[in-house]
Amino acid sequence: MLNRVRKRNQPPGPKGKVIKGSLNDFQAGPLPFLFKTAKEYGPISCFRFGPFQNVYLVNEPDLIKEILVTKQKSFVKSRDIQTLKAVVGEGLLTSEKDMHMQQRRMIQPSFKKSHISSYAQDMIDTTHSFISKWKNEEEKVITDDMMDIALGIITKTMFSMDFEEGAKKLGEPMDAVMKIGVKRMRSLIQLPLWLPTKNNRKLKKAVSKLDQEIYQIIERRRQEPGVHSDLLGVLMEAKDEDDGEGMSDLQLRDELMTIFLAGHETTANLLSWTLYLLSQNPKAEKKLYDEIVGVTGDNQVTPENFADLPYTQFVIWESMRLYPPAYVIGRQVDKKVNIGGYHFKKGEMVLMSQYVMHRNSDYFDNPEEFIPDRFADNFMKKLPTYAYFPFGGGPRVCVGNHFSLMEGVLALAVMMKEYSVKMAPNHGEIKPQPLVTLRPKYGLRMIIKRRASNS
Ligand code: HEM
Repeated sequence: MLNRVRKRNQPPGPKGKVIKGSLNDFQAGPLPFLFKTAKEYGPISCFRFGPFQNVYLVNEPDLIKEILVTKQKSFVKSRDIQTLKAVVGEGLLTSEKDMHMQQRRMIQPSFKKSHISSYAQDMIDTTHSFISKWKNEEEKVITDDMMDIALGIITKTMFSMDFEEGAKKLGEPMDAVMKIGVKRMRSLIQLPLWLPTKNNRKLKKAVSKLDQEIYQIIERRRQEPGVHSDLLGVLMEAKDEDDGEGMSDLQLRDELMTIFLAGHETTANLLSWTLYLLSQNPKAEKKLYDEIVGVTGDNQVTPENFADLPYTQFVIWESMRLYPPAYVIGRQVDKKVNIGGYHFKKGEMVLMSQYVMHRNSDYFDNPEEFIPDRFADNFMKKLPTYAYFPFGGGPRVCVGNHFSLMEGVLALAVMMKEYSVKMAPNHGEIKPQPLVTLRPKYGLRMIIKRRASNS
């Protein structure tokens, strides 16, 4: 059977073990495995997870474009993402086909550049209120602080809730859900959710806690008259273009949970990696600081400053190149399709890794180095489109891309205007840990130092 699967004209790739294929190698270190496979076998390779699951690793911009854009109808989201349905139901991240398109039409307007600029002041204020608690020369687990800032921003912009309330009510159960979710995604056999295993019970408890909170928020809002400009307000007003229907409570719950889940850990990791990279690159850090001070002078950062901070944007882009919070995108073949001269069959899996592609020296000079200025002079326009794709692409491109870019730039500007950062002494090796998103393993301990002009 295994031989028959392999004899079809298939791309080259690691053979792995008889039963498990390459699953153990992947689980032992997804990033080195993907990196090595792409390097050894080129733009398209194939391996197995378990005895029957064929997986293709696609590592060529034009082929990625075919999968995400031109031939996207032949694919659905991967099994990993489908696991998330237990938490986020049929939200934007997990729904498929017509349902996805209908939801996307309703939600997209809330994330247009023109609309999200109304959240900019909340992003700035939330970051300020966090760093106002920082003390000069203090050692901080900066990854925790960035998670708190991102959580604070999402709860404020979504529900107009302040951080203490949001973190307690939503942050804790969401954290539990993420941890159990990753365990499920990584196991070869996923026991059905109705089985009363320890993890299933924990997952159910956390999801029902989240449900309770989110339904309460929706219910409270339905009783409050007036217009609300937060995301919940916008989603409650959204109407489908075709039938004029608004969202049911269940749809609202699924979308709020989705945006909450997709929108805080990604940006928190982006900010953490950026501070780490700046701590290692003093020249870039100085250039960033000079730009921020040049633009804001003695004043606080304002929403209008966003457009005047190009270098700060390059820093964010470069950080997402080296440490893309979404480090791999998965798809499952839904209808047989030809990609790069190979026939992909229904049920087979496809992986496209931003982490691997963004470090490809065909597209990026000195790919391991942090060089924000590489993004100057419209560098991105000169790249093949899918050589750099931190937010994915096609109809499923990240709906929060402008939101998180604005959040990243403004939060970074607020922090770096007042503080510089360096790694704490005796900090161990910094390693990326690929869970649902790419985070620094063991967190980051940093010393924050108040800038002389602010002391
Ligand atoms: C640095 C921050 C972020 C990164 C790197 C990121 C990355 C991504 C990527 C790669 C996808 C596509 C996944 C796929 O095609 O399978 C995606 C989808 C999505 N993201 Fe983000 N994201 C970020 C921030 C956000 C934020 C702040 C929000 C919401 C406030 C958000 C909401 C979503 C949603 C709802 C989807 C599903 C879109 C759809 O399928 O139509 N993301 N994100």
